[in-house]
This record gives sequence, C-alpha cells and structure tokens, in this order.
Amino acid sequence: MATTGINVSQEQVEANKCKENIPEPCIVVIFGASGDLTKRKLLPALYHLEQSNLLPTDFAVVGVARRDLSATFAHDMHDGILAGGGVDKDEAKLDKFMERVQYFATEFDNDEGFEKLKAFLADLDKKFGTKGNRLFYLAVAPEFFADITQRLGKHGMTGEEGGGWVRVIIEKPFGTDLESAKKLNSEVNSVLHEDQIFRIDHYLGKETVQNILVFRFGNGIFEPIWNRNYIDSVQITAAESIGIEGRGPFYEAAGALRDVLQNHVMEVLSFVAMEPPDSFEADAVRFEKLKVWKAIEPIRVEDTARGQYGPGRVGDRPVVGYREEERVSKESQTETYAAMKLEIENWRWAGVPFYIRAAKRLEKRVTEVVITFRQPPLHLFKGSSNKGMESNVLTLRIQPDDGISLKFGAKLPGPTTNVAQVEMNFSYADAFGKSSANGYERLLLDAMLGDGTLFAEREGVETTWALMTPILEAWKAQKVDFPNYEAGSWGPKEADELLARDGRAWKV
Ligand SMILES: NC(=O)C1=CN([C@@H]2O[C@H](COP(=O)(O)OP(=O)(O)OC[C@H]3O[C@@H](n4cnc5c(N)ncnc54)[C@H](OP(=O)(O)O)[C@@H]3O)[C@@H](O)[C@H]2O)C=CC1
Ligand SMILES: O=C1O[C@H](COP(=O)(O)O)[C@@H](O)[C@H](O)[C@H]1O
Repeated sequence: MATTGINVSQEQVEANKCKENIPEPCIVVIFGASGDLTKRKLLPALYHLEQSNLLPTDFAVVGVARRDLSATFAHDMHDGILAGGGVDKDEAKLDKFMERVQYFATEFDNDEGFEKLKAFLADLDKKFGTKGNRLFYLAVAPEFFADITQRLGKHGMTGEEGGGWVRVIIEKPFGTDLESAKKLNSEVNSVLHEDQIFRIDHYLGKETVQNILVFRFGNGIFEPIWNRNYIDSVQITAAESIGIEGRGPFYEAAGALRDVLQNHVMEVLSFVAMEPPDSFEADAVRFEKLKVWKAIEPIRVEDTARGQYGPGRVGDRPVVGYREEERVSKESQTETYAAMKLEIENWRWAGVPFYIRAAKRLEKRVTEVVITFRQPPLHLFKGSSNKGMESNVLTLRIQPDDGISLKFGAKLPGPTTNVAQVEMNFSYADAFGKSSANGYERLLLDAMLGDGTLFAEREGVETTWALMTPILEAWKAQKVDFPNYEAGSWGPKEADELLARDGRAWKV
C-alpha cells in the first residue's frame, strides 16, 4: 500500500526546527576533543545548530585533550564537519563558526592544567561575552568521568562560586554494572547537583524515539489499544551490520548488553511501555520511565541468549570474526549479540512478553519496535485460505528507514473470502524530507537550555543496571562455545529458540 502523503510544506518543517528559547551565552567545553565522538558527532551537531540559528550569538567551543593540537585542531574539525555530510557546505559560515572553536591541551589528571583551563575560559568569557556559563561535555573513556568531575570541583569550576551556570554532560556507558554505576553516581553527585548532570543517551535525541510518545499518546486510534487486552507481544531490535570499528579494548570490556541493551534499548522500551506522564517536563517523564523499569520482573538467565559472530559476509563483503578483530582476545567470551525476554508486571502489561535484542554484524542495520496484536476469533474464515490471517503488526522504525507501518489482512479480489496481508506505510522522508539530525543536536541544545527531559537520571540508571547485573554475572560464570553465529546472518539459533519456546519468531 502506498505511503500516505501529508500536506506539510518544507517551510513548515524548517520553521518547526526553531526552539522557542535560544540558550543563554555559554562556552561548550569538550573533554576528549581529539576523539572519534567529537569529530564525527559533536562538532557537526554544534555546527548544524549554528546553521539553524539555534546557538546564542555569544558562544564558544573549547576542545580539551592531552596532545597539543592547538595548531591543527580547528582545521581538522573543519574538515571533519565537511566530510561528515548532512550539513550545508556553506564554507563562509563554517569558517565563521570555526573562529569560535578553540583548543586547550592538558592531561585529565593535571591540576595545573585545570587551573590554566579555568583562566583560559575566563579570558574567553571576555572575548566572546559568554558570561561564565559552561556546558562541559565528557566525551572521554568512562574511567575519566569521576576524575574530571572532581577536578572541576577542586578547581572551583562547578558553579558553586557563582558567576554563571555549569552543567556537565556525561557520555555512556554510565557504569559497567550496578555497583560501579552507584559509585560513579556518588562521585559525580558529591560535586554536582543532580540538575547539573546530563547523562546522555543519544537514542533519546532521535526524532523517531521521541515520536513514540507522540504516536502513542496523540492518536485516538492507538492510545486505547496500547495494553495487554490488545497487544500480544512486543519486540525491540537494535541490529547493526557493522562490527566493532577498531574499538577492540572498549568492546572486549563492554559487549552488546552493556554497550546497547542496558541503555539505548531500555530507554526505547520505557517509551513504549510507560504510562502517560502529566506533562513533557523532565520530572514527569522520568518518573513514568522509572515506574516501568521498576515493574520489570527479575530476568531469568533461561530467558536470555547471547552470541558472538564468526567470519562471514556482510552484503557482498567478506568480514572477519570477532575474535580476529584487532586487539580482541582469540578466546574472547564477549557477546556481540544479546537478547532477552522481559515481563513488566503492571496493570497495563501483565502477560505481554517484551523480547529485546542488540547485536553487531547482523544482516542489516535496523532498529525498530514491533508490536504484534492479538487476533480476533477466526471461525468466520474457516473455509478460506488462512495465509493472510496473521496478526496485525505495527512497526515503529527508528532507523535507518524512519517511519511506521501497519500490517493487516485484506480481502483478495475474487469470488472467495481469502485474505492477504497488506501494509500501510508512513515514511518520515516522504512526509517531512530527509533530516540531518543525529540525535546529538537536540541533546546538546537541551543541555544548554537546562532541560533534562531527554537525559537519564540517577535512579533510572541504577534501576536498569540492577536488572542487568545478575545476567552479566550469570553469563560470566558460564563459558560459551563462541563463535555461534556467522557475520551477516540474523544471529545465533539460541535467540530464535528463545521466542520459538513461546510459539513466536523475531519479526525483522
Ligand atoms: N565514538 C562513538 O561513536 C561513541 C562514543 N561514545 C562514548 O564517548 C566517549 C568517547 O569516545 P571516543 O571519542 O570514541 O573515544 P576516543 O578514544 O576516540 O577519544 C578519547 C579522547 O580522550 C582523550 N584522552 C584520553 N586519555 C587522556 C588523558 N589522560 N588526558 C587527556 N586526554 C585524554 C584523547 O586525547 P588524545 O588524542 O590527546 O590522546 C581523546 O581526545 C566514550 O565514553 C564512549 O563510550 C558513546 C557513543 C558513541
Ligand atoms: O552507543 C553506541 O551506539 C552505536 C549505535 O548508534 P546508532 O545511532 O548508530 O544506532 C553503536 O554502534 C556503538 O557500539 C555504541 O557504543
């Protein structure tokens, strides 16, 4: 069935990208400025905000890292922004933006460096009119999160001393299990108030993830049926076709559960399952998310499956197995595929299984939520071909082909009551044009505005870790015969069996 066109002009779409408020003057200070995240995501996102006129006029960016890159940093970032695509290649505007991008070299454990950084920022306040307001972004390995935060405290850079607001964005992973997450929370909370801490999960910056709430609560035909009376099961898949992209040491310690399932997938799940919040204010949304996670029954290890990819082909390209990737152990027990069944024991969801999975090197990149509805009585169709009599399936496609589709049965033309499955499809690109937003734009903007709605908070992070930690421990205690799936396939047979036991199958 054809995509439904909606009469929205490109001008309306563009006009909607303006926020009511432009942030106050400020400096965005990025620790880890020479890293991959800064170059590929953060600087392009900031520049895109500039292009959309969403940054304050009095504004600067300071990159901080260990090596002295003062001479080349702006040039490298300029090229990175151009190479990244998705931004209007307006060289003059970009040059002007880059004039406000500065670099400062220090080791993260160097007190003298922090003292100098403080003075450097104060000088920039005078030059750019940024009024002492700071958004620190910790785009660094997790072992530095607490250290950097505490050094900011030690050197009087957390806003306690007055002079402007201070906020700190902390990258993921926020901890590696419950204990480490609690420790990290105590460490950062010892120098920062909770409303200064912005724990980022870039999935919450994705339009299609935010749209889950609009779709559920803003549509009279879907809102009433979003519960156990109508829904049979829910699947959330975050599949990637890429491997670990040179991040061997990081991934060896992380694995698919820590890297994606505990954070991105659990955030998406909370949007799918939460009760309507009182408003879209941070406290109201976070409260409802927390209630969902708290209602999840302890996960049984029998309700999980894990895998690791061996050599295979992705598309028409041969690829190596995980154990042959650079800086990965030949006996690695790290999972590159994690799946589990969750049960949310509350009034809305009792009895509805949620199957979730995240993995690398699958056949294709696809992140989506699949809602399967209960079937009506089918006795009327006894004499008909049953092929089309499948459950209605609603798919919320988060990426790459953002949109929503609904499968239902329709009468096959002819003198029978035979039924065929058809699909109605809404595509973001068709309705609104292609978006270049990568999630980080919205989140950087919100942090500058002090809006924490789309960020994780302390108790939420600890609650998801509390659910996942027993599984990590059980997995660690039991060795597996890896690899158990071929790169470019749809994962290990154990994950298929997890659903087959319940008479179901993965729908992607
Ligand atoms: N890359 C990505 O796509 C994503 C990354 N993240 C998270 O973002 C964070 C950063 O990731 P990524 O950019 O990939 O990391 P990189 O390893 O690419 O960059 C690390 C940065 O930290 C700096 N650094 C390391 N040690 C020190 C030190 N002792 N003193 C001063 N600077 C130091 C490095 O500086 P130098 O070059 O001078 O050594 C570099 O700028 C991580 O927490 C990661 O989990 C989250 C989602 C996606
Ligand atoms: O946080 C992470 O996310 C990416 C996937 O992000 P996406 O926006 O491309 O879906 C993942 O590749 C990476 O391993 C993980 O650290």
